[in-house]
Amino acid sequence: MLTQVPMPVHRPSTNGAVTPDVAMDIDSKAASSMIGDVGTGSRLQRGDTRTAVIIYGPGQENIVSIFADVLGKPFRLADSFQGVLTTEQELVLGISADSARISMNTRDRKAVVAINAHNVDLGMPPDTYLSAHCDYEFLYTDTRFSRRDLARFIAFTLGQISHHETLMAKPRTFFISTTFPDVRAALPNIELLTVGCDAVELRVDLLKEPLRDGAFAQIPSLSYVGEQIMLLRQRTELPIIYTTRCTTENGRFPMDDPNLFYEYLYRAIQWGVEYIDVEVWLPEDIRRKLFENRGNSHIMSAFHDFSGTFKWPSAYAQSVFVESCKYAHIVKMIAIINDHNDNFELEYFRSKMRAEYPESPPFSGLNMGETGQISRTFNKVFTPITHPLLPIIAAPGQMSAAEINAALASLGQLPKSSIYGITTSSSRIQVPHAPFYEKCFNELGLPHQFAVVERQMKGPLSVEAWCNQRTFGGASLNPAASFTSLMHNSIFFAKLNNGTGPTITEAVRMIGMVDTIVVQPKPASSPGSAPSSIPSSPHRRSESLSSSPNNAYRFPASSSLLFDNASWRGILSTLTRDLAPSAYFGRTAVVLASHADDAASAMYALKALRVGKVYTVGFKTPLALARSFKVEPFNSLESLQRARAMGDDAGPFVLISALGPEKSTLVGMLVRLFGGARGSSSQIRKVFLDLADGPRKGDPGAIAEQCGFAAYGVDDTTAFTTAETVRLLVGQNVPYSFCRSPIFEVETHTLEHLSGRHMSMSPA
Ligand SMILES: O=C1C[C@@](O)(C(=O)O)C[C@@H](O)[C@@H]1O
Repeated sequence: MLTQVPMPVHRPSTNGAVTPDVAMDIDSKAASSMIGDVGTGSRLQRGDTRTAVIIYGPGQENIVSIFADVLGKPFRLADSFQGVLTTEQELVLGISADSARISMNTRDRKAVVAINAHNVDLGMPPDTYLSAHCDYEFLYTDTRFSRRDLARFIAFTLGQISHHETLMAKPRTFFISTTFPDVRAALPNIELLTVGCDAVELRVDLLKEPLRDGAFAQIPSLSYVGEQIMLLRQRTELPIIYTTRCTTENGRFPMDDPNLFYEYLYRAIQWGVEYIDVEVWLPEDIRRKLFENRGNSHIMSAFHDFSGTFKWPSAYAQSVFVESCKYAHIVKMIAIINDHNDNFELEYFRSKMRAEYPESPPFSGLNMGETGQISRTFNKVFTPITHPLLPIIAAPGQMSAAEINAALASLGQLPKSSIYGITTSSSRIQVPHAPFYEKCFNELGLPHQFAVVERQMKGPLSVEAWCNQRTFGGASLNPAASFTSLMHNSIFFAKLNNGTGPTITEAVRMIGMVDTIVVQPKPASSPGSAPSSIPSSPHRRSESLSSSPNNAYRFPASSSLLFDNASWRGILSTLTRDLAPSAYFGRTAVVLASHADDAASAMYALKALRVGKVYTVGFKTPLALARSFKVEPFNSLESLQRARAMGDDAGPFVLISALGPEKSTLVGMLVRLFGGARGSSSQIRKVFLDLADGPRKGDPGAIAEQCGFAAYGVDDTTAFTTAETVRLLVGQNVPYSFCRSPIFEVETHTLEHLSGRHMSMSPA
């Protein structure tokens, strides 16, 4: 029988070949300065600082330069692993597969991380020796999707990003259990399928690999699975959960050889899959080995009981929990139940485990079948969901995100609220987009309403008036408002939190600009939380957006507000879409803006990326941000020439313009100037981001591309910012591509125009 065990000690992660103490050399200074959330909300770290050696196939040298580009480093081809030292770190090295096969085992694992890059178009599987002995394996195709996949793969495997902590801090997380025999069938609908999801599960055991004779393989080969993972990852930015569910737990993976599980699961670690589902029945040495060799992947321990006799209050249930904790970052326990009461027993189990094992990993506990469905609304950690577009549900009783949210709404757990896009008369054609939000709410089964409204400085149409409503559910401000202007003369904001004012994030403190207002429960510890107006009640929160003014409808005293800034995250995500965060580390940037407020979000994003120096043009850097890096204003032609003459290390690597479209000629000139900079090598591709919105003369982005920059525009940052805003306002994840889809761009403008969506209504 299972016995009481200590909770796992989370040591530095390694993967196979790497010795524990050097494995993921996470710089402690870096770890403590993790401030950024990238993309789906992952944190930035310095990560593994060993030299990346890319093993390339015949005629595939090009992949080495792409790795180097993603890492923002130059590259060199080498003959062998022998003699590769830590001093090479500033280079990416390439070694041909033939040479690597000979010298692989001689590599100094403290100095080198070996990545086997295999072009799937050349045939599968990759060289089996190299697959087995490399640290990581990157499978790619010659498509445009590969680059983004590579950026994510390398940032994750080198320990620069991690989604886990951010996901676990979310009040609720969902993952979709895809049940396709071939993920290709999911790809056309991947955006819709993943709205509201925090991760995507690939049920490896449900994949059906076609054989030449028309039959299907009993279990899909690693080669088939690798390709499926690659295809999925090329099309979603969400973390992947890799599951080989066994036959007695409603899966198809055979149980006679536990080593087969090790082989498949360890390979997923090498592929850089974020979450690895490890069943708790597997022999302990296999679970331990996987945990020790997990690289940067997180382990989800899984237990399913289909006997129909499982009891949550039993000693057995507790012992399973304790055993699961040994080698896991998340513990999942799921059982078939017969009695509705078992749902309440599960809730008791959940709180008992939290109380008795406070250090235990987050717990995902569910009951299966129709009787257990309510537990899927109670569970908050990685609740598995299905979608009407999936061929089958992955487990009895599974619900979609919309069904779960609808159930929560009917239980009073998700009160209907009014969410606003607060704009100004001068920014009518910009975001936010009411039909887009409505589409999100529909897809997600959220009861909220969204309206675009205009703000005025004071009076009944001021930001505070829109917020001071009983049904207020949050707002996106476009353009952003300065924190000082919002607080100026606002009795409502000043009185929040018993007179301490709204909570502000570090981003707002540094940037000074607020673009998102989030409703939060008032912290329990706040003194004197007696309501000063009628408290929020689920039944009372159902009035429509056009409720008439009435004091009784004022903002509930049990709630509070958080002022946040989503734009800087939009900028950060854009800058790291095709590049690893480390590409920016210690580098130099140029920021152009006509006012510090316009530049601040970009400056904060550069701080998160730990850029070393910023040249500024057209504004004075606020003191709070100026302390983050060296700042030098370009105030003369000489200073500009000096910067231009620098070599790769010190010369500008990234240019961000927050100037308006009317200044595009000037921006184009500067881009040209730095594009052809004297000291720069042709191997390092620089980055240009143009935040200007609206019609302009000349296109600095096109000029930048001609000059060899990777160029991004405001559409990219807007899509990422919108995804971030939805996440902040309603706690749900929407894919970047969903925010960039034509519906978002075309339909919204048309509909806004046709329906006069820019309402001139007044707050209740
Ligand atoms: O572990 C789980 C949970 C699940 O079994 C469910 O009950 O929803 C569905 C599986 O795909 C997943 O791996």
